[in-house]
Amino acid sequence: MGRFISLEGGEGVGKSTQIAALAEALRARGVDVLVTREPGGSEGAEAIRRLLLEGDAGRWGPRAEALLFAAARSDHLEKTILPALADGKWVLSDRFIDSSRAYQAGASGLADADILTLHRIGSAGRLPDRTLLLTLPEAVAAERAAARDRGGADRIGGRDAIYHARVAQAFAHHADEDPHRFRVVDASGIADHVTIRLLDALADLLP
Ligand SMILES: Nc1ncnc2c1ncn2[C@@H]1O[C@H](COP(=O)(O)OP(=O)(O)OP(=O)(O)O)[C@@H](O)[C@H]1O
Ligand SMILES: Cc1cn([C@H]2C[C@H](O)[C@@H](COP(=O)(O)O)O2)c(=O)[nH]c1=O
Repeated sequence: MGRFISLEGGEGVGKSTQIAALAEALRARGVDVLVTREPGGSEGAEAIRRLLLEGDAGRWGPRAEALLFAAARSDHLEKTILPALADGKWVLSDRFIDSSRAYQAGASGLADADILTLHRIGSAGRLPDRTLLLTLPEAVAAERAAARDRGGADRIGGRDAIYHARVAQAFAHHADEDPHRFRVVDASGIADHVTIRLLDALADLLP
C-alpha cells in the first residue's frame, strides 16, 4: 500500500540530506519510493518555485505568497503525489502543508485557518500519513544553512533569525497538537544516526 510521508523543519535541519538516505533505506527493505519536494515536484509547481524563491525580498506579500504555495501544492498533489500513491509507491516529500502553516501563518502572520482553507480548496485538505519534523537548536541549523548557502540564501531562507524562530515555534506547536500524524525527530549528530531515528518513527507503517 502506498504511504505519503512528509519531512518538515526549518532551514538547514537536514531534510534534503535525510530524505535521500531514508529513501535508500526504504528501498533496501523492498519499498517502492518516490522522492519529491515543495515548492515543486511537478512541472508547473517547479515554475512557481522559481517565482517564489527568486527575486527581491518584497516581490510578493504574505497573501500572494500563500496563494502561490497553495497553487504549487495543488499541481504537485494532482500530477505527482496522487498518481504515485495510486501505483502503490511510498511518496517522501521534502515539505508539504505544514511548511505553509509554519512560514506563511506562524511566521508571516496569516491565520492558520486561512492556510487550511486554501489547502482545502487547492488540495482537498489532503494530509500526509506521517509527518517527520526534524528539529535542531536554532544556532546549529543556522550554521549548517550558512555553511551550505555561503550568503546565497533564497528569498525566504534569507529572512532574519526572529522569522525563523517563529517558524520553529509554529512547527513545534502543530506537532504538539497532532501527535498521531507527527513524529518529532532529533536531527543532531551523525547523519546515519538521524536516518535510524527516522526509520524508527516509521516502524509502525513499514510492511
Ligand atoms: N547530520 C548532519 N551533520 C552535519 N551536517 C549535516 C548533517 N545533515 C546535513 N548536514 C549538512 O547541513 C546542510 C543543510 O542540510 P540540508 O540541505 O539537508 O538541510 P535542509 O533541511 O534540506 O535545508 P533547507 O530547508 O534550508 O533546504 C548541508 O550542507 C548538509 O550537508
Ligand atoms: C513548501 C513551503 C516552503 N516554504 C519555504 C521554506 C524554504 O525557505 C523554501 C524552500 O526551500 P528548500 O530549500 O527547498 O527547503 O520555501 C514556505 O515558506 N512555505 C511552504 O509552504
